Amino acid sequence: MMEQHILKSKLSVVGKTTEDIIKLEGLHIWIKENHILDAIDVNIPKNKITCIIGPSGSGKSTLIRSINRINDDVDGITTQGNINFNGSSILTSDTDIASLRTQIGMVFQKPCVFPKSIKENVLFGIRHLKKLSKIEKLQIVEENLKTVSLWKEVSHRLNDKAISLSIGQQQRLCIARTLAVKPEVILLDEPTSSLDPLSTRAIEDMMVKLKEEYTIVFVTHNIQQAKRIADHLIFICDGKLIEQGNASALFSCPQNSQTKAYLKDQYCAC
Ligand SMILES: Nc1ncnc2c1ncn2[C@@H]1O[C@H](COP(=O)(O)OP(=O)(O)OP(=O)(O)O)[C@@H](O)[C@H]1O
Repeated sequence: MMEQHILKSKLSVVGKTTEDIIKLEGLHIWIKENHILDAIDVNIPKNKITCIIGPSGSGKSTLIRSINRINDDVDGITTQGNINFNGSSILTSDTDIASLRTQIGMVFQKPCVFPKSIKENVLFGIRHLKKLSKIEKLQIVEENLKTVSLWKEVSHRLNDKAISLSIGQQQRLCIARTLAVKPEVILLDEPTSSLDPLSTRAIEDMMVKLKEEYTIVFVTHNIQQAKRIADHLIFICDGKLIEQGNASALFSCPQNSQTKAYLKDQYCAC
């Protein structure tokens, strides 16, 4: 079977053997007649932060959104190739999309809180998955708000509307809501682009802690941010993979001239 020949490959990251939890193989995406991703082969190491960088319009969001099949909803999309998660293809017609999205959660560029209370926002995903007692609900709310360092700020106002929080707090709430479902992988598409530097650093620090338990895939425009947090780096340009590898090695010694130019000028000459 297709998925069985894709074995969990190993790659060496900073002297440690690391398992790839996700592999994209020859992934092509067209939206109507536009070829958006062209034969992308990348690996996502488990319990690491993978940053996807590249110029505007290069296909970063399309790539990250293919990993939990949110792209399926795009009008006129055609996908070819393979995406393996824990050794199984997720692009088959019998893939359980709801289950896939509980295992691979997503946080978007703009915080997307629901018009509900702070508490209900944390519980939004998990309450559809299992029946919870009142005590369990409170435990889940507290645990996940503590993980995103929001508990102290909101513990006295859990029934307030989530929209009353600052934008940075709302983004941390969205991350808490994603974590409450206990995914294995968290996809973040420019999660700090609308945040101030302090909130941005809070989220970066949180990601570095969270990678002990989760695999993190993070799209960013900000090269300095990728330098601060990435273990693994993927550089794409014009829908093509230009270079990927260990982040510190790639930052200090990029092999490809386009990567060198982009890292130097944040400008892609392709
Ligand atoms: N729903 C859509 N319909 C048509 N074209 C789309 C759609 N979504 C993305 N595209 C096109 O696909 C290409 C890649 O877009 P994508 O958003 O993946 O790039 P990106 O690297 O994330 O860009 P940015 O950094 O500006 O967010 C762009 O040319 C974009 O216009």
